[in-house]
Amino acid sequence: MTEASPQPASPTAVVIVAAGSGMRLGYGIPKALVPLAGAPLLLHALRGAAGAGIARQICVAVPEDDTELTELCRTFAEELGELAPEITVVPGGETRSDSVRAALAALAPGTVHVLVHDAARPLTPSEVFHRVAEALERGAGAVVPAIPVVDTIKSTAPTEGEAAAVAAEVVTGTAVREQLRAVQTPQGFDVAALRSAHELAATWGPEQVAAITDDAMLIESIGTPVYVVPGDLQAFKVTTPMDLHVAETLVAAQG
Ligand SMILES: Nc1ccn([C@@H]2O[C@H](COP(=O)(O)OP(=O)(O)OP(=O)(O)O)[C@@H](O)[C@H]2O)c(=O)n1
Ligand SMILES: C[C@](O)(CO)[C@H](O)COP(=O)(O)O
Repeated sequence: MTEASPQPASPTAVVIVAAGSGMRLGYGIPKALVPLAGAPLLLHALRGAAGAGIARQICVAVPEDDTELTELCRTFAEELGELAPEITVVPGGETRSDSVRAALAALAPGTVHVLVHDAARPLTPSEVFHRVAEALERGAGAVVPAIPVVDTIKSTAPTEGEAAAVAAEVVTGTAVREQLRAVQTPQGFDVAALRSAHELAATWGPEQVAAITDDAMLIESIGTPVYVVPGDLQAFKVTTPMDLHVAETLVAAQG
């Protein structure tokens, strides 16, 4: 594949998880509906995923009681027309992992590769989709886009006893920054491997489940190597109001 977006040889789907509530953004509506430059975040993510030209199907997980995001997907599918990827909508779950699992169950039979993407990363360039899809085509069972970490990362623990009067937390260690990466989406997988990993996670206890923050973690737990390709600063996740402000500024600057 080149950067000019041809379809991969293996049947490939994109899952967009858009069922989160956006508590940290604080808009009081599902985050995927929050406008960026006049269009909901999900519409930006759909345009990015479809524009990359790699997917035969795009499966979107929306909040269970949603009608607006479902309608948005339906209108988008109509605009794309018949030759474009099939757009499927499923009700998401309580956690991001639950939403991914619901979408995996709705992939067309014969799908070999899946790229799992956050609706909350609306400005992800096509090139990132291409790099992930290409690594899958080259034989990776799992691949994540990532960028180097710029801050020093430390682990901490709550303070106890007299130390608690000084501050709430104390440093317990410093990670080697050169080895650290900030991992983005879309994350790419062999569909069968990701399904197995999710099935295993369904047997885990609540503490382990609560610690799952991405799909690659599940794949790591079954011992499959997770490969890394370059991410992009513009693939950042809109989590807080400041992120949305940055996204608005970037879109405005791009005209
Ligand atoms: N039950 C959930 C939770 C999250 N997501 C999706 O996973 C992505 C990353 O999650 P995050 O940025 O944390 O979104 P929210 O869960 O909406 O945010 P918050 O944690 O602030 O409520 C988002 O596209 C979100 O819609 C999802 O599909 N289903
Ligand atoms: C999947 C993810 O975007 C990779 O960086 C991230 O872990 C999602 O975390 P969130 O807390 O659900 O936003």
